[in-house]
This record gives sequence, structure tokens and C-alpha cells, in this order.
Amino acid sequence: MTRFESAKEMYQNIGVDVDAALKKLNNVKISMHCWQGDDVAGFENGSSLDGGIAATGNYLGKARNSAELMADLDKAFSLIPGKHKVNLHASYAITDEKVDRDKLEPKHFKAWVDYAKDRGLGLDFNPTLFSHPKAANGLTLSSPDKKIRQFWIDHCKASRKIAEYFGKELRTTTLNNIWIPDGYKNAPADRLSPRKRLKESLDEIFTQKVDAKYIADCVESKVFGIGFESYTVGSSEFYMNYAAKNNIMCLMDTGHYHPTEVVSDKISALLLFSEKLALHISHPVRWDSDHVLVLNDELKEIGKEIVRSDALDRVFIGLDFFDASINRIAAWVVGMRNMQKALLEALLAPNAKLAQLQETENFTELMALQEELKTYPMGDIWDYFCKMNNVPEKQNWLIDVKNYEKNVLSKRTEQTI
Ligand SMILES: C[C@H](O)[C@H](O)[C@@H](O)C(=O)CO
Ligand SMILES: [Mn+2]
Repeated sequence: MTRFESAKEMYQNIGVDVDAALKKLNNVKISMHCWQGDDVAGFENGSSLDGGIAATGNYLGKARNSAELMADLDKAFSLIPGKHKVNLHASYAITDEKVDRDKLEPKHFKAWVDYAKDRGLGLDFNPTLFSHPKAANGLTLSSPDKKIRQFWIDHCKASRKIAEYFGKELRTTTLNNIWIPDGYKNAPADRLSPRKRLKESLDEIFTQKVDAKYIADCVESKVFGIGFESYTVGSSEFYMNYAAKNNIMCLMDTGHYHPTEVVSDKISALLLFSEKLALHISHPVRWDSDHVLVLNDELKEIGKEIVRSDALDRVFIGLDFFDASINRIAAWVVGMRNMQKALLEALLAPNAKLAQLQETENFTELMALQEELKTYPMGDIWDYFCKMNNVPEKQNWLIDVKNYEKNVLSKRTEQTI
């Protein structure tokens, strides 16, 4: 009997259908963010990273152009089970033209569509409202300056067209996520006016007609950013209400809440009121530090919440971290595989039985079973899942990453080509 067969039998004995779990996991597309590959630099060669976010570390081999970023993404995907999506920011346009963000068009992202088509991947999109001279003071859609607001409104409209184009070309629904850094370092005198302006800007953006078959809009809230500690215009309450009233989605980033607040607890609450929701799964350490996902309790809890709400097709799962202190391809691989492991663990739980124990107030058995499940042989099922997808099992993927670092990454110098 193989380790997989013996593990499968153990799960079967508690009523879990392992084959069905593996099938479900194989269908989950996770959106892998391109910006881990180059520390959120983008291809514009202009402003350095701002907007209250920061990538720290100086590990060798960061991608310096689209060819390198695509090659690095390929390397990472070759070590991750299944077919997924790439999440792009507007600052990653591939063009020889000097085009400002308000004038971006689908053609500036054609190379990404070709890339995705060739590999059977999907694409998601984000307008980039930071690292730009017109966002230098951190005010964009809520700026008191009408011209600045208009520039960013036009950028968001351009981005929605690009997202729609991705969806059409790739026959998927592309997520288009608006996040803005807007806020103040010190206590504001007027909290209402910036929020009113943000609301009006969003209203104008969403007057633009796009085909809902191909694009799903969402808005990402935040609690604070570096340099914007006292006030964030696009807060959680703001966007939850905006999204509900305008029939668009909320995007919850796991790093965008107070330290003891957890996104896992918010998923069921949102799913009761909206058809779909989006997530940026990150790993905040003391603040929105954007560390690589580790398989911690909160990640497992998020997996459980999605699975137990039977919402694998209602939640857009995307990753959002940028760690420059370790090999960037390893960062992607660890994060993606951990997200999948969290979902697998949830799929391998006797969820109906656990729910019934809760409903019948049998809390002793519920606790006993939940605790025993923690030492069930999930790893053997995971190894089988890797094998079935022709990717290395256990830490064997690291051999590939080390070779790639030796042969490719270490040859890259600091300057952009
Ligand atoms: C690159 C950023 O992480 C991203 O646009 C945004 O999603 C964010 O989380 C800012 O903190
Ligand atoms: Mn995010």
C-alpha cells in the first residue's frame, strides 16, 4: 500500500471523498501577482515605489524587464500544481511608446495576452494609482485638485477596458481591482470631503459600460499605509457600502485590517450579501508587511471558510506579497503552494459532520475531532496532488529554483535593460 493509499483510507474512514477533494482543488485558479518578481517596480522606469507600501530586501536576480519577468513566472508556474492566473498592474504595460497611464490601451498589454494564451493562463488587472508624479502626495481619486482626479478617473476607465479585453481574449472573467493609497499622515480636519470626492470619482468610473461577462470590478480597502497613518479615505466601511450599493465586489486584503482582526471571519458575512468577493491573501507580520504566505492558522481558516461556504467559484483568490529578502521565485512557489495546501486541508475535512456537531451543540466531540484532524496525513495527499500535476513533491522544487538562481538570476545586474 502506498502512503497515498493509506492516507486516503484514513480520510475515507471519517467520510471524506479524497478523489472529489483533489478534483475540486485542481479546478481552483489562484491569481499569482506579477509584482513579487520585481519588488513592485513595473516597466515604466519612472518613480520609485510609493503609496505607503514598501518592498524590503536586496536579494539577487530581480526581473528587470518583461522578458525576465515572464521567464521567472514560467519557472514558478512549472513548480506549482495546476493552471492559474497572472495578476498584472497597469505599470506593467509592454510597449515602446511613451504613454501615460490615462492613455493606456489594450494594445499595450497584447504581449501579456499572447503570453497567457500560449500557456493556458488567465489574467487579472489592477489600475496603478501610485509610483507616479500625479500621485506624489498620495492623493488620487480623492484629490482636491480636479485635474488630478480626472487623470486617475481616466486611468481607471482605461484599465477597465484593458481588463475587459483580457477577459474577451482569454474567455474568462478578469478581475479589475481598484486600490488607492489616499490618506493623511496627521489627523485630518475634514474626513468627509475626501470620501465624498472618492465616491464621485468611482461613480464616474463605473458609468463606463463594459461587458460583465469578461470583467468583474472590485474595490480594495485599507486601514493605513506608511506615511498615511492617521486617515485612509478608502476604508473598509466606505468600500463595503459603496460595493453593496453599486453591485460591485469588495476585495479584502488580509494585511489591510487591524492586527487582531481576521479576514477569515468576514468571508461568510460578505457572501451572504454579495454574489462574489475577492481576496488578496498576504501575510502581515505586525503590520501590512506583505510577507510570503506561510501555512499558518489564519491561512487555513480562510481555506476552510471558502470551502465550507461552498464558495470556491464565488471567491476570486489572489495573492499579494512582495518579499525582496529571499529568492523571488521561491517566494511565489511557497505562497502559491501554501494557498493550495490550505484549500486542500479544508477539502479533506468532514465538513458536514463538523457542522452537524455544532448544530447539535455537541461541542466536546466537535473540539476532539477538529484537534485530531490536525495530525491527519494531509501531506501524503498533497504529494500525490503534486505528482498528478507533474510538479516536484515536497521541497524538491527547491533544486530547480537553486539551479535557476545559479544559471539565470545570478547573471542579472542591477541596471534595467
Ligand atoms: C501592489 C499592492 O499590493 C496593491 O496594489 C494593493 O493591493 C495593496 O495591497 C496595497 O497595500
Ligand atoms: Mn492588496
